[in-house]
Amino acid sequence: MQDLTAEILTVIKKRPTQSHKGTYGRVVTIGGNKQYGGAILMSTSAAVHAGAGLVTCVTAPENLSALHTFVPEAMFVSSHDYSTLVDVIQSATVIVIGPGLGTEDFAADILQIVLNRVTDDQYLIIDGSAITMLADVKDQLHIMAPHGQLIFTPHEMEWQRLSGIKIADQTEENNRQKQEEYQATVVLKKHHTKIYAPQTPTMRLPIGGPYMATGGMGDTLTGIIAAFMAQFAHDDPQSALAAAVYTHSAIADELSEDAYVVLPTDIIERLQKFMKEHSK
Ligand SMILES: NC(=O)C1=CN([C@@H]2O[C@H](COP(=O)(O)OP(=O)(O)OC[C@H]3O[C@@H](n4cnc5c(N)ncnc54)[C@H](O)[C@@H]3O)[C@@H](O)[C@H]2O)[C@@H](O)CC1
Ligand SMILES: Nc1ncnc2c1ncn2[C@@H]1O[C@H](COP(=O)(O)OP(=O)(O)O)[C@@H](O)[C@H]1O
Ligand SMILES: [Mg+2]
Repeated sequence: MQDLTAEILTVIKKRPTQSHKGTYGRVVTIGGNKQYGGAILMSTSAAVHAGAGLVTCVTAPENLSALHTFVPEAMFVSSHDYSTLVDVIQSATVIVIGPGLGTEDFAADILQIVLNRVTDDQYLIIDGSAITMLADVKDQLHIMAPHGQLIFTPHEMEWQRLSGIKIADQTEENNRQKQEEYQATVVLKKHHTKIYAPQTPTMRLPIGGPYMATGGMGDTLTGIIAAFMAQFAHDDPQSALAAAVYTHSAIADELSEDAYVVLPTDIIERLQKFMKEHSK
């Protein structure tokens, strides 16, 4: 087991002058039913603020006005418009699916469309409701794994649902066994989050704290991971992922110096400054 340190932030690179939005990746965020619109708005906004070149949000039409108000940089596709969904998936560098998606029938359809279309050169970040839905079909996960590079971001309860390992039994050895079975990367979120990536020693996040325990905090992390994978994954995807996870909690730690709780939207607001300070 390896503890992550601030050294990982060297992943964040100064931008070359000769570049444009296409250079920094296309992120597609999929989620947000009528009940959980905020989740996908935070994911989308985090991806924009962490530097993804182009971000498209696939969400319930009820969330359109809020999306354009909260993050006008993002484009919108209705979660009922399967034909446009297929188009945006095809051109994506990174896809996030799950924040606030819910588990209704239409959500399961969308998840199936994405799993069928994702390709080996794309990263697919699977979070929240998408993990909960996959728990019902976990026996098929090894079939899905070759398509796209899967990054699961469960909290302990979601990991229990998906892996079948009870929270009390979520030891490094048990978790590693399941991660290998899924041929995916697993970011197991909790106090001292752990990252289980293929052919890499387990990484442990030694920072972050209870001031982060607010709904939307994990939704925000998905957007940061997406933007980091879109921009920095070329040479070393594991380090890009670890840097995203580290950045999320490092900003929370800084803000907690004079705040009782740190809100997901506070972290989003701070991303640009933090990344500028740490860019090499
Ligand atoms: N503003 C919004 O729209 C929000 C939407 N959300 C969405 O709501 C859906 C359901 O997700 P939830 O996570 O709320 O519900 P879940 O039912 O999946 O998990 C929550 C339960 O897990 C337990 N738990 C045990 N260990 C935990 C750990 N280490 N971290 C977090 N919880 C732990 C909690 O106490 C709670 O009872 C997801 O799609 C999610 O993205 C949530 O993110 C909350 C905010
Ligand atoms: N006590 C804590 N210490 C460190 N990190 C925490 C703590 N509580 C929550 N977090 C972090 O907040 C995030 C919560 O994710 P998640 O439960 O998926 O939130 P949501 O689904 O509401 O967005 C994770 O990154 C987790 O590691
Ligand atoms: Mg979550």
